[in-house]
Amino acid sequence: MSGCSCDSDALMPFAEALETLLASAQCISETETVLLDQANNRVLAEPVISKISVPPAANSAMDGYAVNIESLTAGLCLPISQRIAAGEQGVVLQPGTAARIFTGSEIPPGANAVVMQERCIRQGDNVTFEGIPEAGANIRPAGQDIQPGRCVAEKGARLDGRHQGVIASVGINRVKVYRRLRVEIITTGDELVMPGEICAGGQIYNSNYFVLRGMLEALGCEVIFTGIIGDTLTETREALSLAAERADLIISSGGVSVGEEDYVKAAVESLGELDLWRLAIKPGKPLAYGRVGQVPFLGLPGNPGAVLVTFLMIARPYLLSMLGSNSVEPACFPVKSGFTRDKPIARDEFLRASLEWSEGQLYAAPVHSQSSGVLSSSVLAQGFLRIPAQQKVCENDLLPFYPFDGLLS
Ligand SMILES: Nc1nc2c(c(=O)[nH]1)N[C@H]1C(S)=C(S)[C@@H](COP(=O)(O)OP(=O)(O)OC[C@H]3O[C@@H](n4cnc5c(N)ncnc54)[C@H](O)[C@@H]3O)O[C@H]1N2
Ligand code: MOO
Repeated sequence: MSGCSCDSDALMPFAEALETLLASAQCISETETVLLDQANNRVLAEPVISKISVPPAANSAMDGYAVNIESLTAGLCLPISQRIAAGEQGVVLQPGTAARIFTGSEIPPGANAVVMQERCIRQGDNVTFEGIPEAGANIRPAGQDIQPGRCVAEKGARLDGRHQGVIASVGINRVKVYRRLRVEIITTGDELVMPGEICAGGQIYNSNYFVLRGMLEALGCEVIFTGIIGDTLTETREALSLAAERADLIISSGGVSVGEEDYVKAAVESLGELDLWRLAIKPGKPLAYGRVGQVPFLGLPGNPGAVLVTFLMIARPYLLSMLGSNSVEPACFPVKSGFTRDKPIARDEFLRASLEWSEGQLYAAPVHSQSSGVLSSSVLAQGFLRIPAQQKVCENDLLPFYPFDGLLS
């Protein structure tokens, strides 16, 4: 394998590995047109451009009275010449009169301000104004939100309710999106059984499948899973070959380390190529990346804590890239450390951490148990706190915090 770090003892730094993977990720080319209300979580394959103004006409921001300030003096009483409910269009405002108007009603031609009803005294068909408003008061002009020609959603936007609402506001009900990705999950290990079955001596429940399935579905992927794969080269090769016939990406867990029961690397090498193995991250060191035939493959380590980190920090950006998203890298913000760490390590470490306010400052601290075999502590954490390789940590040091809120959707 040319250029593969697989045979050297050196661990590839996290940033370099992510860059390498993203550079080789190929966006799917097939697109489809879907109804806007079915487009949540889909990635736009072309920009959405508005043909109209939003709002289409000037309208009132208040319930009150539309006037022309030229015909108004303080304390003046004007007759009410028309009533314009939302959905109706008024007529030209006669000089020296006021129009009864409601929030969202179109401003009648000739009016140039709206006075909210709390600032007026209504007597029968007349209304008295306490003061004179400024020109334009309480009027939302046509095109205040969107003007014709404006791009309201970029190519590559992963749509959520905000985008769907904005696209709806310009009258569009169908969008062109990239097709969904089919991802096959392969969980390897003779010790694994599915929940609901009896866990005999030497066995454990398969939790990685559920971690991966939940996270893939949150990204809008179609998931394929055919069951647990035993620790043999033959079984692993068969599972990978089948996956390569029907999936856009294969993600496995377990069997990528150095033990003689770890067959995933060898199976991938026999069916394709391994481009990368072993990263300078903790947990998740033995991550493998390559291809089975032409289908990209990501081999995550078996430890559930390592699955969490490698999926969210590496597989997720890779998938977003394949999905055509224009925002792939995990978002983070700096947070003060609420702890010390005297001994630096040679790998970027991703701690499952919780946030706490103290004396007006936001601090992050590791939740109890950072063992990569422990999964339950992850639900007590609010995100990953990253300690860069070779770095000691002092209290109040600023460190990047990756909130789960942003990573799990
Ligand atoms: N001699 C060495 N041993 C190990 C090294 C090393 O460098 N030298 N690396 C360690 C690290 S770090 C990790 S991470 C693990 C990864 O090993 P594998 O990817 O081969 O994973 P397995 O051995 O198959 O499993 C590890 C662990 O995780 C449990 N597991 C596996 N699959 C699941 C699942 N679907 N659901 C729940 N739990 C699962 C498995 O039972 C093991 O306990 O290797 C270290 N060893
Ligand atoms: O890289 Mo491993 O996940 O630390 O146990």
